[in-house]
Amino acid sequence: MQPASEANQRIARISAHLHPPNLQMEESAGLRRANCRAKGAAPGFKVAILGAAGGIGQPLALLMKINPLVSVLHLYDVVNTPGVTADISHMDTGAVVRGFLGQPQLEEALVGMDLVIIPAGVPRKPGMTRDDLFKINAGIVRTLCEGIAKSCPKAIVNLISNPVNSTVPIAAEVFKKAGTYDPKRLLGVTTLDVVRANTFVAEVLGLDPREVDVPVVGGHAGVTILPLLSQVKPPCSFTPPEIDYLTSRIQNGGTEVVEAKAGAGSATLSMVSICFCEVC
Ligand SMILES: NC(=O)C1=CN([C@@H]2O[C@H](COP(=O)(O)OP(=O)(O)OC[C@H]3O[C@@H](n4cnc5c(N)ncnc54)[C@H](O)[C@@H]3O)[C@@H](O)[C@H]2O)C=CC1
Ligand SMILES: O=C([O-])CC(=O)C(=O)O
Repeated sequence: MQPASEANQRIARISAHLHPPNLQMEESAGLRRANCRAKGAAPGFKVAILGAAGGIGQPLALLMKINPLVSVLHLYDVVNTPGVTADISHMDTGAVVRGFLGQPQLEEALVGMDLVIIPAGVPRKPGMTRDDLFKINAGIVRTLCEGIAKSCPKAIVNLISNPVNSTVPIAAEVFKKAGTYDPKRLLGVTTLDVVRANTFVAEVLGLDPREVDVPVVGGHAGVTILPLLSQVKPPCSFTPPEIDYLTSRIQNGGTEVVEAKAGAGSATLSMVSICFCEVC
């Protein structure tokens, strides 16, 4: 039998390990992490993900941690960043990972960032349109963008939160008010429409999707998603029924996933797959 004091000490050690007092570099038994030599000062981009604990945020964090261009990765959310940060930070790739939890840590999460990716907010459930998310997500995006204007006004901002057709103009207004607006640095992420268009057109043509390039213009909701089927590479033609099928499937790709997930959220993995492209 162990003496009670020894058992209590072990429990305290395990508990401290599971619930570190601070998410960032903190002390362990003999060596303070702050004294470790790795400071994340290697050359590379400093990237923050806001909404990092969510369905999109987590696999996105994984891909950013793998990306050799990223030297520092800040993970911010209002819940669960301790666990996600601990998990991702154990990957043996170059980027130094730090976690930030809740509004009081937003500023610290953003200072010095080159790129801020925002998948924060609620996703759709079956029967909802992206516009139904406006009330909640507009406020979230506004607050986060106010933080960006203050702490990293030169950062490139990738907005994923829906409705993208509305959250991008909201971000633009916040930045205009703060005097930091640069249209070249504010991007709504709609590449998933291109990814879907390439996949569905390749299916119809019997080609490898990697060989197909479908330009998609417009916005990121229903009829505002405009696949340019006359401009597909390699050059090809479609019958009227194929055009109707492809246009409808591309425009409703998000709804297809929302309905298939049956209340468990919207596209996450196909969404994050765009980080294999040049967007993030
Ligand atoms: N642009 C696009 O192509 C796509 C956009 N989306 C949109 O992305 C958003 C996120 O989707 P999921 O990751 O699946 O949702 P999710 O619910 O799994 O994750 C959202 C995360 O945001 C966090 N969050 C909520 N309020 C926050 C705040 N004030 N500050 C920071 N974080 C906050 C939540 O705690 C959660 O961890 C949704 O609005 C969804 O509609 C989804 C798929 C594709
Ligand atoms: O449809 C949704 O709600 C999520 C989204 O934007 C997409 O999958 O394209």
